[in-house]
Order: sequence, then C-alpha cells, then structure tokens
Amino acid sequence: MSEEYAIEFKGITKRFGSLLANNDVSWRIKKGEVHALLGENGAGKSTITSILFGLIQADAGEILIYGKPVNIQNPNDANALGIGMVHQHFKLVPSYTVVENIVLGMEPRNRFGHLDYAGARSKIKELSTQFGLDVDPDAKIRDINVGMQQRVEILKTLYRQAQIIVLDEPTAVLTPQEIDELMQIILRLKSQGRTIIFISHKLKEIKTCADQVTVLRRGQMVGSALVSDCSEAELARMMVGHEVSFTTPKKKAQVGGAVLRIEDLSVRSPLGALAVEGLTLNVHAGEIVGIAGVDGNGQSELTLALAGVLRPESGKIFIGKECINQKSVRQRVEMGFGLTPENRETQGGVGDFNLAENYVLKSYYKEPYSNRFGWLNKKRMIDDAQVQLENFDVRSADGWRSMLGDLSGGNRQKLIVAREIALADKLLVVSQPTRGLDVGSIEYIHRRIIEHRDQGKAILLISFELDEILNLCDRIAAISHGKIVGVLDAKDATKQAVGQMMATTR
Ligand SMILES: Nc1ncnc2c1ncn2[C@@H]1O[C@H](COP(=O)(O)OP(=O)(O)OP(=O)(O)O)[C@@H](O)[C@H]1O
Repeated sequence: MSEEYAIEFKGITKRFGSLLANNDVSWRIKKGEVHALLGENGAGKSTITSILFGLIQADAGEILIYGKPVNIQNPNDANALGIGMVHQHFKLVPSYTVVENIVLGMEPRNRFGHLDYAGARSKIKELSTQFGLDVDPDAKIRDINVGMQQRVEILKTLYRQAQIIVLDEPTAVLTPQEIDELMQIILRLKSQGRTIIFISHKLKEIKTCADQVTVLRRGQMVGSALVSDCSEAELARMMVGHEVSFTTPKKKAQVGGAVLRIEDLSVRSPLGALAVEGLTLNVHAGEIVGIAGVDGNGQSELTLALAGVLRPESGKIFIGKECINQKSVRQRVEMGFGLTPENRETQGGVGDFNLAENYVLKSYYKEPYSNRFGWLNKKRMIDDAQVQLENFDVRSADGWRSMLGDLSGGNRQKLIVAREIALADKLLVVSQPTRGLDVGSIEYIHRRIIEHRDQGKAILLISFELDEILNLCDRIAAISHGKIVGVLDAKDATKQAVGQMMATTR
C-alpha cells in the first residue's frame, strides 16, 4: 500500500456471460502521471475504467485510491473520491448552455434557494483560463463543435474537483488540429498535479503525452513500461502479440471503366446549409480513390447523399450508366453498392439486434436468407455471420448471439465493415473505416479493402487520417468547402502535397 499511487487495481475480474472482460487485472497508476492504457478492440479497457467510475461492478478484486481501499458503487461515489471521466460519447444536453451542462446535478443556489449561475460562471471562467480550456460559457452545446464539447466534459470533471481524470479514447472524434490542442491540455492537467488515464489506439499520441503505458490483451494485463523506453513498433507488438506492419503492400491497380460518377453535385446539410457545392469525381473499377480533407468540408453530407439518406439539391450520381439520385437505400444495395457510415453509433446497425441479424440487415429479405415465401433461413444467416465474425476477429461475449450494442466500439465497427464489403459487388464507399480500431484490426481492414480493389471493385475512401489515405489510395482527391479542389496520383502524393491541396480554395 502506498500513497505514491493514485489508483491501485488488485485482482479485478469482470465477466459478461462466458467472456472474461477483465481477468485478474492488477494495475497501478502513480500520482501525477499520464498513464496510457493500450489494448486491442475488446481487450477490456472500457470495462476496467467503467469499474473505476462506478458504472459497473467488478465480480472480484479491490480498488485503492491514494492507498485506501474504496467501494465505488456508482459515479457519485467516484466523484466524491475525486475521480472524473470523459466518455467516448459525450453526456451533454444539447439544448443547455455550456455553464448549465457543467453544473448539471449540482446547480448553485443563493441563500434564498434561487438558482445562481453567476458564481458558477466565474468559477468556470477561472478553470478554463487555468487549464487553457477555451469555451464559450453561454453557447448551447448543439451550436459548438466536437472539440469544444469535449473541453466542456473536461471542465465538468474539474468543476467537480476531480484529481484523477479518465479519458476514454478522447481523440477518436477529433480533427488533427483538435488532437494537438488536446495533447497540450493533457500536459497542462498533468503539470497542475492531475493524474490522467488516457485510453487511445494511436501510438503517436501515447508517445506525445503519456509517461507510462500499460497493455491489456484479452482481459489480462500483459505488461507495463515507461513510454520513453518503447518505440511505436514495440508498443504495437506488446498490444497484439506479434509484429504489425504500418503500411500495406499492394500491386499496381488494374483500372477499368468508371463505376461511380459524381457530377456537379450539391447537397444541403440537414440544417439547410449548402455543404457539398458542385462536386465532381469519378471512381473506376479496380482503384481506390481517397477523399482527404479537414472535417466539416462536406464529407458527411457527401456520404449521406451517396447512401441515399440526403437527396441532392442538384447534380447527379451515377453507378455505371444509371443515375441513382432517386433510388432508395435498398435499390442502391441491390446495385452492389456497400457503404460504411461515418458514425457507427447512430447509423449502420441496430443496438438491440444480435450480430447475425445485424450482419443480414440489408439482405435478409432475399436469397439465400429468405425464400420466395418470405421464410427466413436462420441457419444460413447465422452460418454466414459466423464466418465473417471469425474473419474479422469480431470479439463478443456470446458470438453471434451478442447484441450489437454490447460490443466494444471497435468490434461494432469491424462487423459493419465486414457486412458492407460483402455487399459491395461493384462499389464500396468507406467513411472513416478504421476510426476507433486497434493497429492490428486496421492492418486487417486495409488488406481486405485492397483485396476488394484487386477483385475489380471501385472503392471510395473518405478519411480524416492522412496516413490511411496515403497508405491505401491510388488517387487522392482533396475536398475543401464542399468541392474537390485537386486530384493527385498516388505516386506524386506526399503528406505536404496533399496538405497543400487541402488548403486550396476554389
Ligand atoms: N454490457 C456488456 N454485455 C456483454 N458484453 C460486454 C458488455 N460490455 C462489454 N462487453 C464485452 O467485454 C469485452 C471488453 O469490452 P471493452 O468495451 O472493455 O473493450 P475495449 O478494450 O474498451 O474495446 P474498444 O477498444 O473496442 O473500445 C468486449 O468483448 C465486449 O463485447
């Protein structure tokens, strides 16, 4: 027992059905350090941190805070012990202001019992200056960007006087610039004496901001090391248990005719702004075309228009010779068009359907899953799903019987990518396909996308990860303000060249 440690986990075990999400985990986090937690999708990272925050209860084991055994039954107990958590998915009320969200549940009142926001407001201002967390206290959550929403979540923990802050995959939703800002914020929190647990799949980030790293694999702790002692390749090896290659080998593309043609397309966002404005682009059979760009330049609306969720304002989308503007989502699927949506939390799957049902979500109504009388062939459904669950290494407590909503974020993503690749007989559009995935899974999905290309399919990749675009694509288009502002052949594409293209406005 030592007060040198802010947190000590001793023999933590947590079971979900037959799955041991945490298997006798003992782990210590020193006071005042940034301690990264690394592990494959489904390794048990969210489970152990949820136990710390009182969201779930361990089946066995003990937690010590500053050397004292504690009993954390719920988040209020965690707050009282000075533990705060910023979740992957923010828990903010969109119609409330920043201040209202921060004080939610502990609203300040004056001596007459009336709500008194003035004091809270100045406290929040003070904290935001102290920690460099730039926010507009009076803005409504729905009107601010994701980076600022995250700062509100961090301020919420500081307002509750958290000394220990857990950040669960905080960079998965951020743009590269916001990530840089968050790295600075984390270092500032540390310099002001806070203890940070930082969960991330991005090895570069761990190298930038963490002092110590601990690795979980299949629920067990496999090691802990000083970050300065490990290279990124070593971190990856510790995590998956074998060498990981960061670039995927590929042959020269055998390019065929145009499969996807987007002509002078304009699309309005659901809020009414023109987000895609005169966008023109072709994708041919046998090639991967990447769209590189900073978030918010029309990528989401383009993806939704391709999916058939948003109707174009003007312009045309063709698959082969056929204009698909008026085609329904199902008709597009029927044409051999697979698409992985950008946001797997709200699109692409049904949380309380099992994995087999989610696997056939877009094809259950036809052969081989239904016969002409409409009878479902459940066995075939389950068999096919099981093959893909194995191929894509989708880990869950009860195999195909697990509910999609119970899967870890990365495993959910893998299932959706597996389904859409299988549907994409002609065209595959993948939006942020590896967001939230561990390096091993990224390598696997990249290989499958290249294989799909080599089978003569057309692929459009929309990604904020420049490394991913450079690694996979045969041609790279840059998007800015809803338009394609330049296209480069992969052989001429460097980070600088693509970055320069992205900064162009036309
Ligand atoms: N409520 C639940 N019911 C059933 N299984 C669950 C539940 N919560 C988590 N699991 C399973 O426990 C395992 C560990 O999940 P956890 O979310 O801790 O992983 P993770 O390391 O955070 O993964 P990722 O990097 O993908 O977010 C996964 O296989 C997941 O499917």
